[in-house]
Amino acid sequence: MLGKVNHIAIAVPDLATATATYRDTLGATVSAPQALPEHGVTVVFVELPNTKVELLEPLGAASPIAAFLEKSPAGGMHHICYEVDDILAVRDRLVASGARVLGDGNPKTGAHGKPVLFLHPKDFLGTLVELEEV
Ligand SMILES: CC[C@@H](C(=O)O)C(=O)SCCNC(=O)CCNC(=O)[C@H](O)C(C)(C)COP(=O)(O)OP(=O)(O)OC[C@H]1O[C@@H](n2cnc3c(N)ncnc32)[C@H](O)[C@@H]1OP(=O)(O)O
Ligand SMILES: [Co+2]
Repeated sequence: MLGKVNHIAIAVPDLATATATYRDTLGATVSAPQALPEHGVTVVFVELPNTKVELLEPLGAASPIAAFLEKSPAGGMHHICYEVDDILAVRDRLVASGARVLGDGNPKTGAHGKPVLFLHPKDFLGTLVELEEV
């Protein structure tokens, strides 16, 4: 069902500081910030040879990462994103197995302009899972 790891996401309290850490301290290539109000986050992507790291900063009062950062104010690993071929087929199979799809259950357009869905961390070993159709 799962394809490649598309990205690993880290929630951060300050995107400029996090970008400087990856760009200046670790020498990585980091994309320009992208505000995504429909997701309640601003993101940058760290480009790596085999995958990407997504750095997430809260955007707006109802950001889904606000509670996470209250518990971990310095930031922390937030989710892992797997690529899938057919997101609706995967969703239906997971729901039939008892997994909880977050939100209204319908894919949203993610940071790469592709359909994405999130799965409840309590159903996947304490890890929030994002699926992205590629
Ligand atoms: C940029 C767009 C897109 C992309 O294309 O890449 C993105 O990545 S957007 C990223 C941000 N969006 C989301 O995270 C959407 C999905 N998230 C949610 O719906 C919610 O955040 C949540 C996962 C359902 C949690 O919300 P909520 O229930 O309101 O928070 P609680 O704090 O009450 O958490 C309940 C429970 O779950 C644990 N938890 C919460 N977040 C995580 C996490 N990221 N990883 C692991 N566990 C998590 C939390 O600790 C609570 O546990 P208990 O304390 O044991 O009850
Ligand atoms: Co993501």
